[in-house]
Amino acid sequence: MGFFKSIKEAIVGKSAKTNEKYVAGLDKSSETFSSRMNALAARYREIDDNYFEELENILIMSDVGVNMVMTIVDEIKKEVRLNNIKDPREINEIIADKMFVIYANDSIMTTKLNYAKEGLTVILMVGVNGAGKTTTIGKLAHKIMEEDHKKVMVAAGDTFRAGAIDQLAVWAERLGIECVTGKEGGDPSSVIFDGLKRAKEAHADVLICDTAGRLQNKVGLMKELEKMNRIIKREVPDGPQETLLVIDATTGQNGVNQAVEFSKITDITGIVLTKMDGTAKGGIVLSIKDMLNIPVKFIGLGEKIDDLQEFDLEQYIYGLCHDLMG
Ligand SMILES: Nc1nc2c(ncn2[C@@H]2O[C@H](COP(=O)(O)OP(=O)(O)OP(=O)(O)O)[C@@H](O)[C@H]2O)c(=O)[nH]1
Repeated sequence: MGFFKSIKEAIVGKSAKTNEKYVAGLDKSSETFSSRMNALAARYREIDDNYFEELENILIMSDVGVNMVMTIVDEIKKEVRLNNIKDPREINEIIADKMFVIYANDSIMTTKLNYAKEGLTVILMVGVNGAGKTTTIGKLAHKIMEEDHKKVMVAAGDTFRAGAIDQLAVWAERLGIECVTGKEGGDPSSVIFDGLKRAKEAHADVLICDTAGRLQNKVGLMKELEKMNRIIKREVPDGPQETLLVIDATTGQNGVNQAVEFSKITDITGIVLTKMDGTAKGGIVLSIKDMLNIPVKFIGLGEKIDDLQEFDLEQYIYGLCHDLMG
């Protein structure tokens, strides 16, 4: 069976609402990618070296990341040679297939949150300011409550960014959950400590902790995260069960570089890629796989509360490439 046919069949078997969200959220990326690919196919009667060079550029412009582009293009070249393919129009299916296979290969694909076997689960949210951490905490809390039926609380550990505490408190009110806060400019770790204490007292299942994206410098940030981790471990020995790094997809390769830096200062268990609907360069997922090999657990496909979706490789590839499928 051809790859396009198999991916279409896989999509049909999934939630129609989620399929719609993926297609709508990846619309900008898909339109840009497809129109470039179709224009390329129209310019070349036969596949040659120049064709591959242009193909590389299209993938790089989609934020796929240079190493990953080389791997994909090498694989496509092999396939072209092996099957003696001349017509560029035949290549679209191979590209989508290779993106899928290369991402899936050796990847940790789990998107399930790692909950504590018993007692409190602690989720630490990290990432630079403006990545969408606060909004993501609101959306994630909603998701955990709706889908996993857990009692959730939040702790406003970003005491550095003006407004972050209020913003989280507004989300908590909207969701009808408790938000533990401290003073703006106060000690973030003490907010986390209070949050852990309150969550235990209130028998919450999950505590989601906001953290500051920017302290004075990298060492300061590292020390603060170390301190938070120490406090969490003292109260919840297996915690934090998740440290989710929030990356803004519209920042492209900068965002990927930030992620690499973050992964050096603290252990990241999963990535949340926000604002995928706001970028025309949806290839960033592949770049993250290449640079970090940390699972993308959730992607933000819009501003609505239910627009945070579990990352699904089939729906992602379909969302990005469906206009190529004809
Ligand atoms: N379109 C779209 N907008 C998003 C998404 N995620 C977050 N946003 C928006 O991005 C903006 C910034 O998000 P916030 O959560 O406020 O992030 P921030 O307060 O700037 O900074 P941090 O909380 O430190 O990350 C808000 O307007 C959000 O609505 C998404 O997936 N899609």
